[in-house]
Amino acid sequence: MDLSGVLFFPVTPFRADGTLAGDVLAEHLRRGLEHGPGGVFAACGTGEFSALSEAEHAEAVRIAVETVNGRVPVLAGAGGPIGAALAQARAAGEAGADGLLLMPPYLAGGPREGYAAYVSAVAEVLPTIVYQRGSVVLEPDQAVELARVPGVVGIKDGVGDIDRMQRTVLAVRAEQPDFLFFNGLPTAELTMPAYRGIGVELYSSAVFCFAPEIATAYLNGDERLIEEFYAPLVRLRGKVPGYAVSLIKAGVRQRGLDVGGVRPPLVDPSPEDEEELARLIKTGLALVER
Ligand SMILES: O=C([O-])C(=O)C[C@H](O)[C@@H](O)C(=O)[O-]
Repeated sequence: MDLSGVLFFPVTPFRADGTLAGDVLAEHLRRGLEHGPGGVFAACGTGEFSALSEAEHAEAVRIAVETVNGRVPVLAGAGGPIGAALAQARAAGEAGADGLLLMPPYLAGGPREGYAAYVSAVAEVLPTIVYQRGSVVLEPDQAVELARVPGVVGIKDGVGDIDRMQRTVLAVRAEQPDFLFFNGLPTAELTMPAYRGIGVELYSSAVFCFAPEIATAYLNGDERLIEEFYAPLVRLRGKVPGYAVSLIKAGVRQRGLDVGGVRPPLVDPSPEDEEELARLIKTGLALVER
């Protein structure tokens, strides 16, 4: 799969009555596409994957595929209970998506063989990137085994253990030099210097949702943004569980697109934290305009 540049993980807009706002999602995607992302990951973590019904998930992916219209790969979130993961994978395939980002199977733990069976069932449907986070933390030799599963094309790391990741990257790429690895930590830009050092060049950018100018300037080498924009943003996103998503939606609203608030159990940011976010966006934009 050909992925490069900034990877766009759109939010999923909701109307005031709580229903999915498909037209607003299409507009959010169109605005992002103007800034040339290398791929679109619809209905993933930032897109409130865990709050969508199967029908809403399918609708969000269908809108993403239609709006992107073949310009870059479109991947869809899948995961949770195996039945739901397979239904999401099939719906994404029918919509014309190019692949999946596979979230962990929630609640139920299982041995390594069980997780491998879970991954292979989904990867039979569409090319799959395994998301290492939460209950899924791979040992390097386990990653090698998963990388051999037909249809598994990449691993996205949301754990941030550089020692383990270095060993994982070395072990997998010894067999498969083109296997994809992604820095999938929240606000991945902050840790990209470390990930580049271990051979991981691809990353997800939540900031691209609300400030594509800033995300693109960072991609093009503006290191000033790390200290003055990304580090304070990481602090703010870490303040309340769920801010990783709700602050991103707030940022999109602040830039002029009414994508609504988040669904429970997430909460929208407090007015003070929204103000802090607005100040940060202003600082980041001023830096990239200089
Ligand atoms: O599933 C997701 O939305 C992600 O993993 C991508 C996010 O952009 C993540 O990197 C973040 O929250 O900064």
